[in-house]
Amino acid sequence: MLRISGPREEEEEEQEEEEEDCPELVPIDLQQQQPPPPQKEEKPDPFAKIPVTIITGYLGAGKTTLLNYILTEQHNKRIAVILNEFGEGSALEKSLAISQGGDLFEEWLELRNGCLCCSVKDNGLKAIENLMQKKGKFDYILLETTGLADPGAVASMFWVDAELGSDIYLDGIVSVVDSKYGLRHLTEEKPDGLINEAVRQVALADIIIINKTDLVAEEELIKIRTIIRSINGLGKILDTQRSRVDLSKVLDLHSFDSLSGISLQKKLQHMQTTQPHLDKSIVTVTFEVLGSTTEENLNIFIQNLLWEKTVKNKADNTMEVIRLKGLVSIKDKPHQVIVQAVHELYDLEETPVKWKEDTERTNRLVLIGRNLDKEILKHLFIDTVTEKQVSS
Ligand SMILES: Nc1nc2c(ncn2[C@@H]2O[C@H](COP(=O)(O)OP(=O)(O)OP(=O)(O)O)[C@@H](O)[C@H]2O)c(=O)[nH]1
Ligand SMILES: [Zn+2]
Repeated sequence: MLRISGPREEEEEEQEEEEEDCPELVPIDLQQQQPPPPQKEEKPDPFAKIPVTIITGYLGAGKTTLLNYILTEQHNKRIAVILNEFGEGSALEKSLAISQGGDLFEEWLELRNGCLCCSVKDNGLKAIENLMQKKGKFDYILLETTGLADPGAVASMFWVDAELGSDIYLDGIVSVVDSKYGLRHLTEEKPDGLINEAVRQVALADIIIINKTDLVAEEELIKIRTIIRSINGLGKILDTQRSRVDLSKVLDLHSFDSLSGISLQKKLQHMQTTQPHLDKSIVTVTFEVLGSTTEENLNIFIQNLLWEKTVKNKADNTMEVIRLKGLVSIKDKPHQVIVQAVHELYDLEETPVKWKEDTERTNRLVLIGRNLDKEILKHLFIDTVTEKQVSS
């Protein structure tokens, strides 16, 4: 998904001849979008190269929170944001992101081929360049990778592209780490000698943000800092809450400038970048159930899953949820509610978006984890909804 914030260019025709094998960026249908705040018009320098910052980090670490923070703080740059989500979850991702920061954006576009690091490497950039030709230049591009991505695969396409004389260059790689669960992610052993993706994300970073410091004591912070340092001896380490970071420390870093891509090449040589999604045991499940649930039933559904761990798949293995996102309808609440979980921590948040009187209410959930069975989860959710109508 690509979203662009900033002053609107004049309307341009939707259609343009497609290049073969090149993913196209297409607008997303926006139902809930608010009109954007007025912003001051600034003409970008047509010859300046456009910096790209890759934002990486494990599932639920705070990448989207960082994006939204940057977009809220930055008012003079025209920033394009690419959300490199993959799989079935993207429909919900859109509506969640819209609810969170919809009024900040002018335009939303989707990368049709889905995951950037899975699509042909340099064509991912071609899509951005094509878009810039259509819509005019941006001042900055932020690219959020999925929580399970190997950022090396995404970064390497910039190195390839640097040789091709692109308009875009990689400015830096920012990795967000969860204070509470980061240690677990970084020390987790993978079967068959697979490399832990959380470690790769930290290893490649120029800046490492230790986020959610409100959730841990100082001793735990020291532990996580030590392990991060042992993985990456050079990157700058920052502590944050809600990913609130001094923007001058994450943007315009020029991490790879002086050697025009060579240091990036060196960095990438240490990593094999062949497997974008390393852990095949982690799956994404998405479903939708019409109707409304009571808050109590919703809590029971979530707590059985995350706390009691009583929910099993057909092979009698406990379902392990690493990340949960949902847009749900709670009885007697006129507004849509977002549910977010990272491992066993979860919260419900009422959005400013009201359910429409004349349309049926619905619940959309995305779960990422191990041993997840869609049918079982969906049926459990149907049980929590008072009106038991189902849609697929
Ligand atoms: N307590 C606490 N929660 C936070 C903090 N930062 C973010 N969160 C919460 O953590 C959850 C995940 O945040 P996101 O920004 O969506 O994480 P993400 O890395 O984009 O997640 P994925 O894209 O699913 O991998 C949300 O519920 C946030 O509200 C923080 O500093 N403290
Ligand atoms: Zn995210």
